[in-house]
Amino acid sequence: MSLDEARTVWVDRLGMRYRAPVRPAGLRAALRSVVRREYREIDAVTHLTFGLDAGEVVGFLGPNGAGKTTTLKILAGILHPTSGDVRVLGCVPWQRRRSYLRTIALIRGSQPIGGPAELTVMDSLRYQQLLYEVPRDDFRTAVDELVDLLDISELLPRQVRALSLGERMRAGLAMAMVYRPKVLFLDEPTLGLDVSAAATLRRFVAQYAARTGATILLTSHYMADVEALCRRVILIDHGRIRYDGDLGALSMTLAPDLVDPTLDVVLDRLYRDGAR
Ligand SMILES: Nc1ncnc2c1ncn2[C@@H]1O[C@H](COP(=O)(O)OP(=O)(O)OP(=O)(O)O)[C@@H](O)[C@H]1O
Repeated sequence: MSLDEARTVWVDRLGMRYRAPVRPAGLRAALRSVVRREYREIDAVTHLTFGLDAGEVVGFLGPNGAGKTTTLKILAGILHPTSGDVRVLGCVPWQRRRSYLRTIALIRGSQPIGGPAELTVMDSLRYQQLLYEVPRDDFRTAVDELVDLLDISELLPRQVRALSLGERMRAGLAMAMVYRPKVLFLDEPTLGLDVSAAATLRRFVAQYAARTGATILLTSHYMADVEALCRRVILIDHGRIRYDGDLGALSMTLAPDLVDPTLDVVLDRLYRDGAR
């Protein structure tokens, strides 16, 4: 396959090799490594090729260390890959053009909110308005809508530092959505949320996708997220694609011998097989 710029997201033979310093055990070896540092190379992503069309909500699955976060960071322009090519909305993400960064958002469940923790949620939203140059009327409309959908009116006057994890996630979503990104990269968005907060978040993402026609790539280890939001899934392991297709056909394709298995059971088996 070659680069298809007509697609909203296009990833072509993407590769990412990290170079990590080796820290030897023992004092003598540690001192020696100060003078002569050794590195080990880690192929986090190898030859990854896939595309997303406008309005698709796709699950990006794989065991721990499969390369999901690395891929999302590359798509969001945070990391520069070591090989391959990517276009998102026709842009090369790691060029980090303002026009590009204004149309996408990366939301990580492990770090739901960036920016100064001393600000209140409302001030953080205004900060986003300035940063992303959101016109005043659009900002008001977006805030009204987000307050309603995410039930955050009580959070607006509170400092970010004093929010619980679930509250941070809702406020973080509002901050990311206030400029109406067209492409969302959601990395474990329900990580650590209770059952009801996770359900609120799923409802919100589904509504946002339906209202705006946004394209969404979502990683999650919670199958409820994937089953509620995604018709298509891309499964990767050791940085390579193992499956790309309909969620409903995944178990038939990858575990045809299991009778009516849940997605958890299929993935558990695949991940364990992959580890062997
Ligand atoms: N900054 C880094 N330096 C060196 N190696 C890294 C770095 N970041 C990630 N890795 C390695 O790259 C591989 C892929 O990591 P990545 O975080 O992309 O996986 P993941 O699929 O998101 O995993 P998880 O489900 O655990 O979040 C792993 O082996 C990881 O240890």
